[in-house]
Amino acid sequence: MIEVDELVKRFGTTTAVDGLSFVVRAGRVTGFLGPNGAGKSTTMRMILGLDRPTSGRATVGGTAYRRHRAPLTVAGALLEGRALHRGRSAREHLLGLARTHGIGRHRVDEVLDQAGLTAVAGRRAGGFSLGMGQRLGIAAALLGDPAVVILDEPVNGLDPDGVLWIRTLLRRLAAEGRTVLVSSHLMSEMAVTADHLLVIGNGRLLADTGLDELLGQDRCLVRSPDAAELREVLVARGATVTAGAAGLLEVAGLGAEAIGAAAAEHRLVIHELAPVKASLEEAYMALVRS
Ligand SMILES: Nc1ncnc2c1ncn2[C@@H]1O[C@H](COP(=O)(O)OP(=O)(O)OP(=O)(O)O)[C@@H](O)[C@H]1O
Repeated sequence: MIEVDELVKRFGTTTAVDGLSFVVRAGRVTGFLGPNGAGKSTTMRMILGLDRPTSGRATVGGTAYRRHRAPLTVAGALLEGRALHRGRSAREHLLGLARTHGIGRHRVDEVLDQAGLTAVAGRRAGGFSLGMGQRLGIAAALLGDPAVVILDEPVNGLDPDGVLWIRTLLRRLAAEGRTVLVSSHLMSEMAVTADHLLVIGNGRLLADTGLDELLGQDRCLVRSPDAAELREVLVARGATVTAGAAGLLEVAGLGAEAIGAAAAEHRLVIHELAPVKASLEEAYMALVRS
């Protein structure tokens, strides 16, 4: 579990993080969203003890990250701007990290395999593509088999294969009971990967919510020559109905099947019946704009 309590970070006159409080729970993927400059990276860096808060505090597993004796086994992280010895091979890079924590070679081979890097493990990491570099950073984050995993924009530079790999990996880490905090700009990706979302803007918390709650109810668009009667029938069954032009109804609170069945019962004609999935992008933009 990660706990952030009234965290503030100022850089000169810039307030990057402005009184943030939240808890990231184990067993689910928590997406960390916000526009550029919202303070996501700075918050992650403070959780990992890399930036000192101006005030407030952040703990990982109940203790400040820097106080843990073997931090790699507590939390693994991928941050922007990887620290990498460019001349070393991927395996040497991981072995170097492993040695500082008394982690064996076997584990290095395991994470290389998990990250799909076994075939290139002997190659100079400096020559890696952006995507391969991301995979190596994630392999390093997993090295200590940590209970908490923090990834800043892990999908950056990954090809579709890599994106799918990350999605599957994050879901599995959460299913294993780990705490997973992941920032991303890709709403479509967060919509399929995250269970819970933290949205920040200007260093402040805008939402701490389940994905389903943020997306709200699904809606259906219905076109009918009997729109007025159909509307009454649907409202009587608890739907919220907004009437548009040319017999178009927007219905919330009843699914397509229930709408179709209600129309059939009352012998009302339907020309079109289309469920509309709320998009995370829309919900997010509405939040950030407000
Ligand atoms: N070391 C620093 N010195 C001065 N200002 C900084 C520093 N690090 C971050 N900032 C400022 O703090 C604010 C928050 O930056 P941060 O990188 O945390 O945002 P972010 O949400 O991660 O953005 P992005 O999505 O673009 O990575 C920005 O205004 C940024 O310019």
